[in-house]
Amino acid sequence: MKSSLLLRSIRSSFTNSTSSISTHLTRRGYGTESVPERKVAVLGAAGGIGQPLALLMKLNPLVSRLALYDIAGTPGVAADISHINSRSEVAGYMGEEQLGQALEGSDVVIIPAGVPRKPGMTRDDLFNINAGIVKSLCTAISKYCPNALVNMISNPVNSTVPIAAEVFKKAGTYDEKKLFGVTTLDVVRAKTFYAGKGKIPVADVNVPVVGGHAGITILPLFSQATPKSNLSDEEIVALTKRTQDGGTEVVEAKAGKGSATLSMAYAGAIFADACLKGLNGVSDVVECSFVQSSITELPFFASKVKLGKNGVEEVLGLGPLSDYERQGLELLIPELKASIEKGVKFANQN
Ligand SMILES: NC(=O)c1ccc[n+]([C@@H]2O[C@H](COP(=O)([O-])OP(=O)(O)OC[C@H]3O[C@@H](n4cnc5c(N)ncnc54)[C@H](O)[C@@H]3O)[C@@H](O)[C@H]2O)c1
Ligand SMILES: O=C(O)C[C@H](O)C(=O)O
Repeated sequence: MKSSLLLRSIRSSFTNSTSSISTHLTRRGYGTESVPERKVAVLGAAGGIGQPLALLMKLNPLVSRLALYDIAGTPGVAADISHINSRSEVAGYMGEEQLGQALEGSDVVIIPAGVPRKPGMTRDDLFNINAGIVKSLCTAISKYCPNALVNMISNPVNSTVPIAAEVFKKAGTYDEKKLFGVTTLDVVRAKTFYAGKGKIPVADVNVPVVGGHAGITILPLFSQATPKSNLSDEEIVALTKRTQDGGTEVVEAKAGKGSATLSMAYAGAIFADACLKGLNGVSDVVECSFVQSSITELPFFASKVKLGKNGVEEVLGLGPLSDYERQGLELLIPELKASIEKGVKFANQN
């Protein structure tokens, strides 16, 4: 779960903005010859997450082609980002008739398309609009780039991932190794809050977050956090609650202007970078993600996942849990089960 490489890459993109791309890649230790061509498509690229995520993917030297798709606004975003002197070629695609072109040849498709929450709403309140959006985008993915790794950001992730799986199954293209619900923001938050409370340098911190991506289904495993700290049980409970409510904290602070976009773009870029590294054969790439899973009774579950050349290489187990975490796990199962079933039902009824 190391995000430091991406951070270093972004920093060096700024500080070495005039250096050639080959110097840039060599500095990252990859050597130009060994970096394969990779196309990344962002669907919803003109949105609050989409724009900064597109920027971060433009700064990622593992990307050679960047396709920016949205129902509106992508020509401007693409023109703007395309002037940045980094490796990838950028193209904007707008409207359904250009979706196929945007997707064709993609290795990774990132989906931050759909409506965000306003204060007072749950992520599930977004279901009615976002389920249909995700369904139609996944139908196009199964047609134009069935082998791509799909990084689902659109909420409610606990339901949109099962919807995507059902769409792919119907199209005969489902590969459970290639579908990911992006829960990296929960990990990013858990790391930040833990480091702050424990007064530990945040760059050294790792915290697995398991379960799903909504309220109590977000279960940070602070008992497994490294480095160890001497936080009290009360402090762990408070950190858990803050991580579970992190999205709501941002929604309320934005007061009607949407939900997390900048931290989500950062988290989405970390996760896509991990997928690209896995595809490129980098070893020991591990991130938490909401994937098809058999580590609990539920068909989808977020846990540490090892990424490889075909996507998921291994879904890692939960490891030892504290009593508090075991209780949290029991509590989250019925809610997560219902959200998964809601997604499956939608995909099969509509
Ligand atoms: N997984 C997470 O951790 C996480 C974190 C933050 C936000 N989100 C979710 O991400 C989604 C996007 O959030 P945002 O703040 O960027 O919203 P936003 O409204 O700013 O942007 C969404 C974009 O999606 C586009 N869009 C709508 N329908 C589309 C379609 N059919 N095809 C392509 N693009 C389409 C819109 O035009 C818009 O540009 C929301 O559902 C939000 O809840 C998830
Ligand atoms: O909270 C939201 O609605 C957006 C996102 O899921 C988040 O965790 O920030």
